[in-house]
Amino acid sequence: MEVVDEDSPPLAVLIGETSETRPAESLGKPEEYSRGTEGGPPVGVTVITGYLGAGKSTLVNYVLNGKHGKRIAVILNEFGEEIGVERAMINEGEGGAVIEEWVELANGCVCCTVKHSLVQALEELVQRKERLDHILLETTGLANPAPLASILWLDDQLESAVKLDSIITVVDAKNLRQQIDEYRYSSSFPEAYTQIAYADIIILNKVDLVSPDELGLATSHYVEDLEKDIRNINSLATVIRSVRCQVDLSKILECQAYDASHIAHQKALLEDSKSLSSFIHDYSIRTLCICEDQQVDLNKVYLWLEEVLWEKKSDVDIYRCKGILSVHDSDQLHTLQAVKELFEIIPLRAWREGEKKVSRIVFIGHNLDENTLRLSLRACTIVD
Ligand SMILES: Nc1nc2c(ncn2[C@@H]2O[C@H](COP(=O)(O)OP(=O)(O)OP(=O)(O)O)[C@@H](O)[C@H]2O)c(=O)[nH]1
Repeated sequence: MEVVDEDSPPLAVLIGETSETRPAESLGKPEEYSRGTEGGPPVGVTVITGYLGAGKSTLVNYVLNGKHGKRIAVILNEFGEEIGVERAMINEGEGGAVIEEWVELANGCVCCTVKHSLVQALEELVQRKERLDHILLETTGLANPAPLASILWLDDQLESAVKLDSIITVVDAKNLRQQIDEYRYSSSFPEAYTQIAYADIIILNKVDLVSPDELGLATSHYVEDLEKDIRNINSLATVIRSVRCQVDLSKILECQAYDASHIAHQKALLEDSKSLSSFIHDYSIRTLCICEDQQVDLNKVYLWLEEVLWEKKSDVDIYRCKGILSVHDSDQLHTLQAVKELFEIIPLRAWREGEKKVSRIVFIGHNLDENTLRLSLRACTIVD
């Protein structure tokens, strides 16, 4: 691995191949980042993912040219031959964002071969400058965001220089229907599904290109139907429609989607009436929600999560999980979240007066079986 010298901006970081994979572990033991010499709060990293041509670079351009006054660094991950092309296509902002550094990661997909260089590039970015407000990481169109989230999602208590702010997936409204229809009843699925499943924010882009389909649906209905399809895969993400990724920047930067307090505010976890699992289930990747009125034993929950997240029995693969827990012998509302094998449970705050003490967990994953998950959560409850 070679890294640029100290005095010049790291225009390129060349990466050697590594087959190393991160072992399954709880969030208590992530790779540590050292805090920059200037200290200060960690710099938020927004991962931008999306299928080929969906509009990722358009979004980066839009953010860089926005009037938010933030100093933004961009990390591009493209395969070798595209390097330089991507850079040329991105139009650095005028009077809006200040691009502090530009790092391109070559020779591999960021999700599998370059993660150690990514960590190093991030550390350098944060340490080299006094003030950097945000980092955008644009991934190659084929990237699966899961390993990235594992690298970037860090425990609040650690002295971290960077922090995953959110995963944004840009979706092409013109082509998504075809992808969904093609894979609806199939056991396989494209990267586009995985990217939707991991997203905290989904930008449904290119709505200007959507025309009424052969069935005569009005365009607005067509887009509504697309949104429903997206929500069937991932009911927790915020979906924003756009043309050329022109979105309200306050909705996509500084989201803190991985903070425990954010989870506790998610409507889906607090609403009693609506069950996410009432959606039509014709997808291999979907969202479901399970609830339990009895208090749970925290130790049992840890063991249970290790089993379901790490062992992947019966081809069940949980990508993302968020929940609130009512824990035995505690007056605290606990939040739970997981990204692939990593998970954390945090006591967030005291239960409020009149608040219904329940445990409610939303899973996004592949081959999820509601009954099995519900029964296994029930097995974590305290039996009198
Ligand atoms: N009509 C229309 N075109 C768009 C919109 N958003 C992006 N485009 C165009 O779509 C093409 C692809 O956009 P990019 O931003 O390069 O997409 P990308 O996801 O970065 O593409 P890759 O890096 O190749 O995966 C460009 O020609 C954009 O100008 C939109 O909302 N409407």
